[in-house]
Amino acid sequence: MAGAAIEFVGVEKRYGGRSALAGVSLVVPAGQFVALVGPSGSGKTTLLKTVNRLITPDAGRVSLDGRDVAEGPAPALRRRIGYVFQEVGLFPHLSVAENIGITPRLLDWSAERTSARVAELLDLVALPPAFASRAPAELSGGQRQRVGVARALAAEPGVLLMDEPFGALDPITRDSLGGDVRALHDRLGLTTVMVTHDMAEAVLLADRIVVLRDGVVAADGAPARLLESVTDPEVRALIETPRRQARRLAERLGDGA
Ligand SMILES: Nc1ncnc2c1ncn2[C@@H]1O[C@H](COP(=O)(O)OP(=O)(O)OP(=O)(O)O)[C@@H](O)[C@H]1O
Repeated sequence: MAGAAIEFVGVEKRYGGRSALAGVSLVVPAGQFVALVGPSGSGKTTLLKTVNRLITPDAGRVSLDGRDVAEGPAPALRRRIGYVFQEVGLFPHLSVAENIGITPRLLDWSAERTSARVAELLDLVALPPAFASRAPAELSGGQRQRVGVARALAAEPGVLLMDEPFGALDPITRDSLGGDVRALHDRLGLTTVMVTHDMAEAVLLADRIVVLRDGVVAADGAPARLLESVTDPEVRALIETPRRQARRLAERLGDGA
């Protein structure tokens, strides 16, 4: 399935007296890879979870391909949306193949179709076929995260939501998995929204970066043009982090190193 457009219109969410989202409006065209960045507590996870209805806004609307996500049963909506988060959440007592096959089984796919899909997905996330029978505890963190991505894509969703998917991984695994996920996004024509703390990761992977701060959009644009409309010094400092790091690295490593 091709990606689906996501639209947020005036989305608000309050917890007690505190506003987690204070009126977010964004249109994510089908096929775009968006990174959602911002300080801790700025509302990134809350916004992401309004798409698959894990959180219901107090005001405003979220729609997928023009249809309000509040319409119809939540399980049907969630089958159209892959969801990957930092802790992966694999079932420890199920094998890798059974974990990946959870949604196909819920959809009553035949055993043959499910096992063919599992094999295809293992290949897609670059895990050897023999991993199918392993338990999650027998995998590294990066391998478990690959299984998490395979599981999220099992029912061919058009949308992939990722919440700090690489946060717990070492830098080399993080880099290679990030590149692989971006390649999958392109190959499958997905619409992807990824929450990350890492501005450099956002610059490297995303078509567009949206910066949230105190529950509102503080900056929004292609990585190279993100600074253009931003005057707030703290938001500018956040956006400039990768440039500062690159300059410091170049200084410490010496030119041409
Ligand atoms: N279930 C909840 N009950 C009360 N407050 C909540 C709840 N979930 C989130 N919040 C608050 O809402 C605000 C936004 O939280 P959210 O998790 O969306 O931020 P975030 O940008 O994803 O943060 P982080 O980068 O630390 O994960 C925070 O102030 C948080 O404390």
